[in-house]
Amino acid sequence: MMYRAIGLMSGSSLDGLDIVYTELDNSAGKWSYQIICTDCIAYNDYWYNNLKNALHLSVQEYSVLHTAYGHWIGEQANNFIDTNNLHHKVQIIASHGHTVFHAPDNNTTLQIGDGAAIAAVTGINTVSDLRAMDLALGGQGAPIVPLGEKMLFADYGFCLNLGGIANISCNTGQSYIAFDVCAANRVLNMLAAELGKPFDEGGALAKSGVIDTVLLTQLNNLDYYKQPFPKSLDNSFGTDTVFALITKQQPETRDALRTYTEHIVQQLIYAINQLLPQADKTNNRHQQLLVTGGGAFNTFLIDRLRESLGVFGIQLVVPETAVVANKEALIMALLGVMRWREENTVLHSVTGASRSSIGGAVWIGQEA
Ligand SMILES: Nc1ncnc2c1ncn2[C@@H]1O[C@H](COP(=O)(O)OP(=O)(O)OP(=O)(O)O)[C@@H](O)[C@H]1O
Ligand SMILES: CC(=O)N[C@H]1[C@@H]2OC[C@@H](O2)[C@@H](O)[C@@H]1O[C@H](C)C(=O)O
Repeated sequence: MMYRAIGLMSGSSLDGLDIVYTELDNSAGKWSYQIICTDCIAYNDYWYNNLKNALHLSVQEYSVLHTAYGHWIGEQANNFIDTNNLHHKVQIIASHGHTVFHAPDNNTTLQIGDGAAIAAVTGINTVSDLRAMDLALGGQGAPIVPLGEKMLFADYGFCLNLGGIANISCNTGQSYIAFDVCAANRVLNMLAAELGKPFDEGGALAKSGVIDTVLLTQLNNLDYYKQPFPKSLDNSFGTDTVFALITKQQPETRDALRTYTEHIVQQLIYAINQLLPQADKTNNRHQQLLVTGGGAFNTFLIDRLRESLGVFGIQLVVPETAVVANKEALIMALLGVMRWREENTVLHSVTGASRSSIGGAVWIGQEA
């Protein structure tokens, strides 16, 4: 059976809304995908500031923004459908929304962007709130992408996404284990902003700095890294805890970028060390690590990571750009399809929930 789906993802870097139209096929007994077209709608100042500050709104203001942002997402989906001639093709939309608050210790998470509004604006059945059921079952509600990695990227022993937050998954053969490793691009971007840049192109600024060993040790000593997985991060870890620590030390910005890049690499190696004993060693897939997310374009970070992975005999694979930039949105589309089929969307082996679950609210877009 072939499913034609749109996946919509607003990641923690707040760079924009990623849109993917994909054709997902399970007729050969396993899932395969084709990415037909993609877009990233960059946030203007209005959406950037509103989404960034949404946590501090009153309940009334939040509710208005939730609806308005849902309508805006629906309009972006309609424009995308127009531009790419997808009329009467798209069967389902899955929208992650934008994470405003994530507190798994209190069994709660909050993604803004009303799924009902998206269904109303597009007239297409829409799945939203993909994390809620897992949290209700005592899980972290994140990462949820590993189910898609199991369906679409099982040839890789490890999948790493270098987004605003870096997260890694490991194929154990039977199932998946995964967790958020550390804040990544969001912190690098905050540092690059000190030099008037949206991000550190290719990691060139970081490359020109020197490592501040005192700061590096302080970063590596943060409590989160000592916690066992399952575990996941709220954005505030990067913006408040990590950034506050860096600011206190007052390094020169290039040195801070260099130090933080090294910190990301060291935490990724530490994470791989933790996961490796459970990795599936058949077919040598534990020696293949797929890297996606905007950080895969940071050549300095990738070079440092590749060097460090050499010790483990692990090969770092950067796939085609469409996958690097859109894997999360692609997998949201798949999760929407799985929800529609009433099949699991979240793996409890990853999140620690009492069971795997069929997550997501379904909003019927068509008239009865
Ligand atoms: N050429 C480049 N050089 C360096 N960094 C880059 C480059 N291109 C993109 N990036 C980084 O990638 C970021 C975007 O990454 P991405 O879209 O994967 O994050 P996200 O999806 O918002 O995050 P998350 O996966 O945590 O939700 C940019 O903000 C920038 O920091
Ligand atoms: C709560 C939340 O939105 N978490 C995001 C965030 O961004 C990256 C990382 O932290 C990951 O755990 C998750 O997103 C991806 C899509 C996931 O759930 O797999």
